[in-house]
Amino acid sequence: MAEAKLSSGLFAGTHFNRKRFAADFARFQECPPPTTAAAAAPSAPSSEKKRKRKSKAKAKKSKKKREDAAAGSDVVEGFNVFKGLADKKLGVESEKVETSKDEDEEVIRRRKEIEREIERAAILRKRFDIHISGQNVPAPLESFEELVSRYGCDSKLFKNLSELRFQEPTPIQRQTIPILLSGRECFACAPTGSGKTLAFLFPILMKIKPGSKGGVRAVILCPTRELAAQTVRECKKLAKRKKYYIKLMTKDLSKSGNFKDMHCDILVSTPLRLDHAVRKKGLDLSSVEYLVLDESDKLFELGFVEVIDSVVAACSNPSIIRSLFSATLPDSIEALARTIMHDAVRVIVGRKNSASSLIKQKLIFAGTEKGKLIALRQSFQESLNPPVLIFVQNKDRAKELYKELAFDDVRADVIHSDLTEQQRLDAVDNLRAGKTWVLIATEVIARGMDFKGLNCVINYDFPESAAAYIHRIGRCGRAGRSGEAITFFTEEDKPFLRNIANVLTSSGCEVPSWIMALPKLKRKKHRVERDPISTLPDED
Ligand SMILES: Nc1ncnc2c1ncn2[C@@H]1O[C@H](COP(=O)(O)OP(=O)(O)OP(=O)(O)O)[C@@H](O)[C@H]1O
Repeated sequence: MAEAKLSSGLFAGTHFNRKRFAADFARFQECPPPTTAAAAAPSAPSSEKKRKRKSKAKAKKSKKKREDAAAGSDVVEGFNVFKGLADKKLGVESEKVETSKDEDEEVIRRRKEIEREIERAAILRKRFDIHISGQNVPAPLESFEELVSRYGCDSKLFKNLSELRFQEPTPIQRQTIPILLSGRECFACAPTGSGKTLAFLFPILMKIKPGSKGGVRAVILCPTRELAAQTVRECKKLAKRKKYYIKLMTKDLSKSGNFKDMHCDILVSTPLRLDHAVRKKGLDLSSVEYLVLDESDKLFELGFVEVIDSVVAACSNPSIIRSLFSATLPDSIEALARTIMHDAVRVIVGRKNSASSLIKQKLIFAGTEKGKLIALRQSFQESLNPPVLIFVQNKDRAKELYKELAFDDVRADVIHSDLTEQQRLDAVDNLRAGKTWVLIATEVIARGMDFKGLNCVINYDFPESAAAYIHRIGRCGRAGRSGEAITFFTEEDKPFLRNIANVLTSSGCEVPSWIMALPKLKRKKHRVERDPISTLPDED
């Protein structure tokens, strides 16, 4: 019905007079319905004519085409139009070919560029003795300028580098800064005094916005208070002119801090203090974007593991970037750390767990405890090249040696865990300022402390492990300067001598062949009961 309506509507006003054309109409009615076969068969004679006509016309056309082609340009408009169209069509086709050719060339060009970049990165890594493992590791920095060109470093931050007279990045900085800036986690192991602090601080400063109110954005964990205080100082120097809130977790802050209202972008702490603040004072670490474990192997040592675990758990931001830095990274610690890290890149500068090649190392046989004191006095008489740092086994021995040296005309001081925080900081500052010539110390300042001008480290007491040795002697020979390390040993130390001798040989220092022939000790730690340090004759 709708169809009828539609057709009547369409034909409205048209009148077909069936009576007038009745005969014609009848003829049309008689015609069989046209089918393809029927259309061809009954009209065979006429179609034969048509076919002949068609082939004649075709022959004429092709003759004309040949003539036109021979004439060159004299073509009909229609043909020209089609030719144009054909050309256009052809153009699209050839454009397609061209485009895909261009695309291919672009892919090849890009691939070659990537290959060149990979090659350049490999050359740089070889040149700076950088060893990496991990997928798609960003190329090392060729210069600090690349922080601007590649990563858009803020001009004020960049200026701070030149004000600190840092002209070239150190090898560890060259590789770990791009890694952290590209949002990757990493384990980094590089010699003492090779600029690891800047390597983890600078990417943080570049990435987080200063003066945020959204909670702590970066946490740096250090094993000792002295190192934490030093890291805050370094961070403030690097962040000069920028309004970052950089905080040291002091004892007071940890115990009575109002963390809800605290403005803090970067927080530096020892593990226990931070853990206390989190568990007892409600410090929220859920917005932390960067977590650094400096001197990571020390942090993971027995006693700290649970605390570190709890801090790592409190930093619950799923997109957090964690990094581990140290001059020594035992395989066991690396394996442990891997369990909490995601797609981490491993970066080793030089040889893993080796001493800085800038330090001249010596082993001196002193026979007995008394022999050590004599040897020390003798070496002071021959050539005292202050400032000097002397390491002893514990705080009692530090006090004993301090008493002995007080008799001599040497400006000596002592640092150990019985002193107040301020006394400890003063002792470090006095050595740095040259007010003290000789500082007697326990392990508290063996790691991370930066005494730029320190000339000599004396291991009065044999270190308890190869790692302890590397960190102790690493207080000198920093930032490209040379240093000297003297290690006394007695009969009791002989079983552990070979372990330390290996560190000497791997950094190119000479060791008597009889020491190298000693058996290696399987035990990792060397702890010896020693006679007190005294010049007084024994009572028995
Ligand atoms: N690119 C640089 N150019 C020159 N000096 C630098 C550069 N980067 C850092 N330094 C300086 O090198 C010294 C050692 O740096 P840092 O304390 O970071 O060493 P480290 O590798 O952390 O040593 P450790 O393993 O003993 O902790 C510091 O005085 C620091 O200011």
